[in-house]
Amino acid sequence: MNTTIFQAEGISKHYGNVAALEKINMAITEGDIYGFVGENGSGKTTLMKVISGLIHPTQGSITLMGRSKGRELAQARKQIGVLIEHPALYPHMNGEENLSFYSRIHGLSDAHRIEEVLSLVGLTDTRKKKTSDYSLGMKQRLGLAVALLHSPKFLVLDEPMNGLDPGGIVEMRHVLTRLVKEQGVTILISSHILSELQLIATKFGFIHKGRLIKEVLAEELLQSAKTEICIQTPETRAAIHVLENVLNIHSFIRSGANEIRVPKSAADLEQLMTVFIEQGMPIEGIHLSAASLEHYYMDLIGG
Ligand SMILES: Nc1ncnc2c1ncn2[C@@H]1O[C@H](COP(=O)(O)OP(=O)(O)OP(=O)(O)O)[C@@H](O)[C@H]1O
Repeated sequence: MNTTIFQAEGISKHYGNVAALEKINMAITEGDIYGFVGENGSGKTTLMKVISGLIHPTQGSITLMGRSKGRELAQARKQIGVLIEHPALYPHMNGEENLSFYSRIHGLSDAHRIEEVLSLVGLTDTRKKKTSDYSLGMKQRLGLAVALLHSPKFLVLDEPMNGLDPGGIVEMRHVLTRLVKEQGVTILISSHILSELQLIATKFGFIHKGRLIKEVLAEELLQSAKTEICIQTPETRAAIHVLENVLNIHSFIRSGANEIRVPKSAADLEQLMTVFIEQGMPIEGIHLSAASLEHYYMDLIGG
């Protein structure tokens, strides 16, 4: 049986009248990449702060690697790597010096580990550059390197793709999946880039107004009956115009520069093709595909 790395039981966090978290129960199993999905202000960061001990819950308890009490819980927290909001880096130091600094804080003496984490996040070549000259994406990657220094078993990552360019996002995806496969790390990750989250997560938790409203396994999402019609066209604006004004379909998303996805429940594939042909739309491809995380989420919270 898989080991539970993290468990929340009835976690609430209130700030005055604001219920940032309301009775959260959830479990993360060893080897999971748990994708945490929710709109701005839904409570993702707050739960991550509770896990890492930055704030205390108003109610409820957490268990980390089987430990839930006082000193034992504090010990278990030493096996977590955290990247929440912007990483705290010293701008006048270069990447390597920042890592040496955090290495000393963790009481680590293995200089080799600094080389390892630099290589893992792809910053070996820029390690001598001052971090004030780093791009946002490089800072995020260095923040991840700091979080990895002490070889944590559990990574808590709040929007790690923030500020990364498309290449950086792909690289981050590879780093994270490698960490899970090769080093057995378990990950809790939040991101607003749902298409990216869908590519890596093994399980999703949806949080809305402080409540965990749904958990679903990646394979359940794939098997979900909610298929979509995926339309590829170089003329997305014109296609959107046809969808809205000719077909009266409004529940679609643009899932790429040349791609639009329409829930199958909102349209008929044959009718769509007929109308697009009638309107002279240049359609490069049209097919059915599994529900996107974005649509699944929109359905859950009611649009
Ligand atoms: N220190 C605080 N004092 C008062 N309210 C707070 C505090 N921290 C968070 N909140 C409130 O708690 C709620 C949850 O915030 P949280 O930052 O956890 O959301 P989030 O899901 O991480 O959002 P985002 O995607 O924007 O990062 C919000 O209403 C926020 O305004």
